Amino acid sequence: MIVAKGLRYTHPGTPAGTPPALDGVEFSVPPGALLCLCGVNGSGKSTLLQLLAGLLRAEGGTLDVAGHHCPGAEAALRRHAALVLQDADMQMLGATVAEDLLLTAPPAHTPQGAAALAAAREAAGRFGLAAHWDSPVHTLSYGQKRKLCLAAALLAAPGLLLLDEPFSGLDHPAALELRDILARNRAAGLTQVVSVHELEPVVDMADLMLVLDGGRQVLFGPPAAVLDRVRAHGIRPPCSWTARREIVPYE
Ligand SMILES: Nc1ncnc2c1ncn2[C@@H]1O[C@H](COP(=O)(O)OP(=O)(O)OP(=O)(O)O)[C@@H](O)[C@H]1O
Repeated sequence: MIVAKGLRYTHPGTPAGTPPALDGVEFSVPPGALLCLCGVNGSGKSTLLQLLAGLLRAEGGTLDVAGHHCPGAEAALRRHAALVLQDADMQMLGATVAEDLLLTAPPAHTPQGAAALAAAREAAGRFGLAAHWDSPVHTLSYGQKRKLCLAAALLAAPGLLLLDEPFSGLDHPAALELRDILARNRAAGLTQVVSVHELEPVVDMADLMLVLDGGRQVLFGPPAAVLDRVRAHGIRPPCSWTARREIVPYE
């Protein structure tokens, strides 16, 4: 369960007189739900994801994620949540796919290390990276790098998965694969927050939508309850909604 109350955050170095990056953000998400977070560039999506990941500490308000009360429990929240950044190059730390997937694994000669290696190999296979196991990460394609980051995040078995613009730059087959992964996570009961500019690839899977505009929360609720009002905040409603006020499956 995520419960945010009156969240406010200003990035260090923000010029005086500039509004906070986030202000008055207040929502709750039940366990296992998928929250679609949207807003135009600079609306505060990444800032909110960083608060939810425990990477930033709110300057106002409170955030409770699965019993981790913030401000205060950011370190525990960092262990609970996994954030997959928009820019995979900022996230990959291993020199090769194998190294990246085994960064936090116990030594290979221990039983735990052997189990971690098996899990990493299984994840590489599931994410279409088996053939790239020993490839240097810089040789991966854009989509493969993003899959590697997602695979590494899921290997940590997070209680909350945060994805920053996961669909941007993906071709159609890769977007379908990502949807499949989101659906499997959902079936497994994982709580997910997915930020997007374009609603189309995720809105049919979303339980809730949160729209930010200029750092303020302007809309929150089930998609059908908010889609009539998203255009005023720079978000294009799905075509099926514009045509028939319906949310249809993506494929
Ligand atoms: N590290 C930072 N230092 C100073 N200001 C920042 C920092 N990160 C973000 N901001 C500012 O905070 C505001 C919200 O930015 P944020 O990145 O959260 O928006 P966003 O909705 O994720 O944007 P985008 O869709 O472009 O990724 C913007 O005005 C941005 O300039």
